[in-house]
Amino acid sequence: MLVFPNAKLNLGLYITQRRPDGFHTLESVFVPLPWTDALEMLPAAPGQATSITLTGRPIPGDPATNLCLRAYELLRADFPQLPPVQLYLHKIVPIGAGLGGGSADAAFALKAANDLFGLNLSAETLESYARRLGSDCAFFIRNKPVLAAEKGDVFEEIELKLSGTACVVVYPNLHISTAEAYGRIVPQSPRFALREALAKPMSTWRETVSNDFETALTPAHPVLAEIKQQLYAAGATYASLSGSGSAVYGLWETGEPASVAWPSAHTVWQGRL
Ligand SMILES: C[C@](O)(CO)[C@H](O)COP(=O)(O)OP(=O)(O)OC[C@H]1O[C@@H](n2ccc(N)nc2=O)[C@H](O)[C@@H]1O
Ligand SMILES: Nc1ncnc2c1ncn2[C@@H]1O[C@H](COP(=O)(O)OP(=O)(O)OP(=O)(O)O)[C@@H](O)[C@H]1O
Repeated sequence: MLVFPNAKLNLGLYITQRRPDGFHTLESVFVPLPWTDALEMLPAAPGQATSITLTGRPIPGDPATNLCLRAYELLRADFPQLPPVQLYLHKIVPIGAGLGGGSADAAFALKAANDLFGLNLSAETLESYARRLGSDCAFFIRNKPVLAAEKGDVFEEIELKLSGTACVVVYPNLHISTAEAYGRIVPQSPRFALREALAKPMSTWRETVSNDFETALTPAHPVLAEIKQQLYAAGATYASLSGSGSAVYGLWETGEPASVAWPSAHTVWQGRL
């Protein structure tokens, strides 16, 4: 079975509290971004154990700890009938980018196992497995725009008219660890109610929709502000850091992005939501 785990963007991100478990309570809107990895899951050859083959963008760390393997083993602990599998992950989405790429791989591994081996688990059950793998993972089970609360894993539906919106995402080849980014945050109440702010025209978002990580990370990483400024210069209606960075995106309510000569070290994705 071949699946294409996609990235996500955060529209607004407010970190509102530090929790007793060390995690943070947040408020953010997550939207799927059609920038994808490719993940194949096949039953392993007879006598072979579960394994993963990695190609594409290098993933830091031991392949044995890859989130796809961890997702499969988590299910297998509860469903011993699941056979060993061979996984192939071709990594394209940048890592440490705030795009949720690793979380998407894990969620899509859960969905692939469910479909390939006919487990018939509901989206709700798959979400509860996903939550155990990472805060961002649960979003990728249903993979639709949501208003996220708590650790970023409890959702309310939200209507957004973003389909077809032109989008540019720029990753400045800077790995920002999620844990380190949270370490720089002083939680505070949202300045604007996100649902209401996003219901207004995109041209107003620049004044009302912000990401707390952007303020916290920009002093140490001025490149983030430079990219945002270049996206606005290229005509973006709205631009922001995604998640805990370092990817910065621009959205065009109408028209097309003007071309920008980005440094060759940057990875740039351009398409439509
Ligand atoms: C920044 C976001 O991408 C916004 O969508 C997410 O909150 C990050 O979620 P994630 O990458 O799935 O993060 P996890 O793998 O669950 O946690 C990594 C680390 O980030 C911090 N963390 C994460 C989520 C959260 N709500 N509060 C936190 O403080 C914790 O230090 C945790 O050890
Ligand atoms: N399939 C995977 N893809 C990416 N990273 C993975 C994967 N499996 C395990 N990891 C580990 O997760 C770390 C990346 O986590 P990190 O939270 O920084 O970035 P991310 O998953 O790209 O998403 P985000 O930046 O949105 O949090 C990598 O350094 C790597 O060690």
